[in-house]
Amino acid sequence: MHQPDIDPHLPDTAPNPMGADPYLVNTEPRTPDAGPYLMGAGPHPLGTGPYPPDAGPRLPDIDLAGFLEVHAKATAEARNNASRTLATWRQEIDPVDPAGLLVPMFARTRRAFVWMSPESSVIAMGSAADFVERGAGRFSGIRTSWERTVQSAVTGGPGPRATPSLVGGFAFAPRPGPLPEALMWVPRILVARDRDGRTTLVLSVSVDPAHPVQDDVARVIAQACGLLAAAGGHPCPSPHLAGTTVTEIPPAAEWKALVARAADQIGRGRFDKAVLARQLRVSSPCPYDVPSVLGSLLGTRSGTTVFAVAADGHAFVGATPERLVSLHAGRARSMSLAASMPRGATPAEDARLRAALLEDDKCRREQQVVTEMLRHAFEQVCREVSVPAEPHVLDLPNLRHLHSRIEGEIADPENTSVLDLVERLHPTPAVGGHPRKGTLDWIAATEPFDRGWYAGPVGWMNADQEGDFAVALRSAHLYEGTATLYAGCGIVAGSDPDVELQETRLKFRPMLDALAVPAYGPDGAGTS
Ligand SMILES: C=C(O[C@@H]1C=C(C(=O)O)C=C[C@H]1O)C(=O)O
Repeated sequence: MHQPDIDPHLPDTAPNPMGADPYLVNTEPRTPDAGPYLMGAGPHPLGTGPYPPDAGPRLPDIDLAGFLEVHAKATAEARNNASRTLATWRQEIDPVDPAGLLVPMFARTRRAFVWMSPESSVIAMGSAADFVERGAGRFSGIRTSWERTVQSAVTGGPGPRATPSLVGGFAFAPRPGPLPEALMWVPRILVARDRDGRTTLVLSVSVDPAHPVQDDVARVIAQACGLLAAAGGHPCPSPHLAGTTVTEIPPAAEWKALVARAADQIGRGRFDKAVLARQLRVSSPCPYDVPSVLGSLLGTRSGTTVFAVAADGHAFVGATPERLVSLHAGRARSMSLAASMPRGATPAEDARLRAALLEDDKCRREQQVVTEMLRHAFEQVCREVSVPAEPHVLDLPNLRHLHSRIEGEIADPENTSVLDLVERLHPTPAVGGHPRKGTLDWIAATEPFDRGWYAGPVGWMNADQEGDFAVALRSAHLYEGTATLYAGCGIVAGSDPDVELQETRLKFRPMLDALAVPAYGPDGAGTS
């Protein structure tokens, strides 16, 4: 197990006289009405439950003696193995609105993970153990480290074992960037909420065999209670700031020339499909506030998974419609998502565009390439694979895609980790190309930037190696006052550069709205 290498101070080897986790800049509970971000509390479309923001939270009663016993066993285990060992406590708690945890969490920590999908939410703060890997073996490297960690970990408490306990993600390609190429970690405090509102708190501390710090148990409980006590309203949207600038990388005309080049290569039979992306670099006079950006996405992007991976001042955030893969109870699910069409301004126009998407031969080919790749990959590891005969339409607020659900029963569930599936599937031709090898090299040589974590896998997993990973689309990397946004389009034979450029503008718009960036460019290019 690696220690968090983002911050050189270890949470439990260098006890702080103030009793504060080095990731936690402020452990004072905040009252729900104290924050500058808070606007009226109220239900948000994703994952809101019966938690009454005005009534004050009922804090969980955590069995300190039980957790201390877990810590003592983990200390013995750590000494036996002469290596760091996790002590983890899980218990169900009263439902809490996950969106209400965003402001207090980001006020307290530089390390955070957010996952809010229509099925589940995970809000996680601080790190008890980091797994950082590089290169082509990054998926299997994290899988091996996590397995080893789970084997020696000592766990207690009445909560379910299948609760998420490892969070993070991967860059699109194994190349160095501002965030590590692969970063997953065991949060100190994790609040997971399932579709039925069942909420579980998971607390983890890492025990150093040379310096076990028993007090860390009471400290992490106090920090968790502080976070839950401060749960409040939703974050305010980002304000629009004069002086904000938008730069297109590459400029629109150059990007269209690249699309034409891709279409030309496809015409010559070099490959069938390649996804070309472009960047917008938005510079604001003030640093971006991550909860504000997430709050806007939550309020407007129904049907998507809103996510954030924040480490060391960097945050990678987005609202993606695309699931890479989930594995639960031995069943794997993925989705073939490709081809785009705008929503109509009137119901009649909307219905016409929907029918046009389903009937368009180019769109069908574009999605079929993804479906066939996923079917083939599932057949390698599943006993039976189900793929619908016809694609469906996935409607998002400002655009829509073709999609098909792919499902299968894993043939060897005992020995299959969700990370094995991530490694097999990433990148699908929805974000890479077909055939994979040739197109990835061509994309890397053609796009004038590195993709970073855009279109990479982001998600969580549990101690049974099951979990859920999304494809990090409709996303941005935030660092201080700079936001780097990404959007791409699948290019096939017959793709029109003007139409593709327009499509990227639609894909950028939700994030631009979340950053309060109105129309930009000489032709008002950013307008929805
Ligand atoms: C590449 C992106 O989206 C992917 C590409 C699509 C397309 O080519 O039409 C549609 C959905 C996604 O699979 C993106 O949003 O950046």
